[in-house]
Amino acid sequence: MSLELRGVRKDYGGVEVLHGVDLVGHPGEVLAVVGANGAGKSTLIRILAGAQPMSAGEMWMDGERVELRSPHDAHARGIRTVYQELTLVPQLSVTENLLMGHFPRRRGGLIDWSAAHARAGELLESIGFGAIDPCTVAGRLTVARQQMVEIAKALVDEPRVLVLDEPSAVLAGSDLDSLFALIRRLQERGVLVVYVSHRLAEVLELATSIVVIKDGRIVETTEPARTGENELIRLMAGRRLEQIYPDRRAGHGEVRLSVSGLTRGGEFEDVSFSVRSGEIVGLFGLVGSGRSELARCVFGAEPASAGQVHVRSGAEPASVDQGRARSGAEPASAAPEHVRSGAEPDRARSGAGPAVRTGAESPPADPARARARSWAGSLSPGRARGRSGVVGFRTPAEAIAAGLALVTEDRKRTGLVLGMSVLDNITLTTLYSATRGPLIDTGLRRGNVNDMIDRLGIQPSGCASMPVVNLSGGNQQKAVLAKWLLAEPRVLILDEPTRGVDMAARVDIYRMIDDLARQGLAVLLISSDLTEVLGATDRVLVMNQGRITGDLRSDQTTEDEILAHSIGRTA
Ligand SMILES: Nc1ncnc2c1ncn2[C@@H]1O[C@H](COP(=O)(O)OP(=O)(O)OP(=O)(O)O)[C@@H](O)[C@H]1O
Repeated sequence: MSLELRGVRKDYGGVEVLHGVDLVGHPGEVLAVVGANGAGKSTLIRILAGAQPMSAGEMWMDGERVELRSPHDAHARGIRTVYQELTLVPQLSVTENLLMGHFPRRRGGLIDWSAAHARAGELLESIGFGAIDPCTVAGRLTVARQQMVEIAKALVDEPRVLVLDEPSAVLAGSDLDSLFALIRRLQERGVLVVYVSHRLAEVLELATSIVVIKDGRIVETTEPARTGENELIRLMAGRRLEQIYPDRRAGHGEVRLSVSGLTRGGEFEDVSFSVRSGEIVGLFGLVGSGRSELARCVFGAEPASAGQVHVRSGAEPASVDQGRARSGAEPASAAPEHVRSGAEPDRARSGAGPAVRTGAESPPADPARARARSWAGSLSPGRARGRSGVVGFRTPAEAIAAGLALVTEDRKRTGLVLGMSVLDNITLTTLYSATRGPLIDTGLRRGNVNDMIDRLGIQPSGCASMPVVNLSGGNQQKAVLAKWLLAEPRVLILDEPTRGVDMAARVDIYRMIDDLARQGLAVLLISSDLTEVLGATDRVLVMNQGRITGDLRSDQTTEDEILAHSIGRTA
């Protein structure tokens, strides 16, 4: 199926975001669309999917002019779209999600469940996703597996055009290989694949042609043989990126986060590790390794069945202990004598770098930080509650009060309240800290948010009052980060923080994480991007089947070694 867009324009409430886009794709082609956050890729996808009308322009398929008035129209023409956001019904099984509306029936109209599961199983098998059990409830699958089911759903009846929006963002290892193999098979069958991704290495590997979109305009049409990653970044960002990952330093402070023997039946077992002040520790694991579940448990969002989580209040600057090697192999038993499990009053948080303090300190030079500090001073303390054999946080509120922050991987479901403004979202965890007497200080609140918008380069720049749902995906991700940075944590857990974020913005995020660590924050960076997990950290923990199987210094290991630990294939 050949597909052509001619002069496509789109405006939202009078603001034009696509300014006359021309695009041509042919059967069997993998047409990659790359661009910075907010460039207009998703808008283009929504137009192709019939989810939004173009304001002007034309669409042609196989030489015929078509008008898509709804997703149903696009579907009828053989166009299937898999969005970044998951659309599965979490309470239903994989089979139900896949075959909704197409269930095989017995005589009398009853659904033939065994035939349905068999058909779903065959479909998954035929596209190389046979590792997914069709009977599983979709909500129990990891985000990666759910993403794979989303893709399978688009293939239930033969598509002619398959639009994939960041399909690999949550996939790694063999799942990623399965996706690539699937795309090649679809190509052979003459399907036109439109592939939107920020992962440029992938784009260069898969694409037959690449279009670069910048500020709503196509600025280049090229192919992998004629370009490279640096050139694409330059075209997308309008600047060269000298260095992607900041240089990390050797010394770190005292242990800030200490996890010991943490167990949650069926998900992870006997997990022990620690993160020091000033240290960035990566956590890498493939689908099903238990890394995100572990993060949620450390954060009090899921109960543990055994083990301990301690967040140390910390009173020394991050620069102490500079001489100590960052071996990271420190056992959790090295946890400090003085541990915090959410019981201490907030004043115990003073002196731990930028992220933790009360008004007792001398004011910081940066007025933005000064404002933020005064917020943190009135956070209510958490309460310590022990269960038999378990010490940790029972709720995220306790964890937050103790100085923990978790940027979750699924921003739409657990990171943002989509119906609320950017301002309300960013101040969700700190709302009652920005007070003057009994009243919320709206000026202080807005000032803090605008500072964060500037600091993280959230686009468009005056977006505080916009519904967060109207931000582009990458900018939504930055809004989640902003929310947690305002909470001034002493331990920051980031689960896939650069998912959906363009390369230039990633570099800004790496730099920001590095700055925070240098100021004393302890950072746990969960990522399925091997290059990132190696480049942006001091040490990498590897998880396999719910256990930590590797603890490696980032400057002394390789992607292959990490991968080997993640599949249990070490010598
Ligand atoms: N519903 C909407 N109302 C107003 N503006 C919108 C809406 N949806 C998108 N925009 C704006 O349109 C522009 C393009 O957004 P789009 O989501 O298409 O970018 P993108 O290239 O997909 O970015 P990302 O890589 O971050 O997903 C952005 O400035 C965004 O804020």
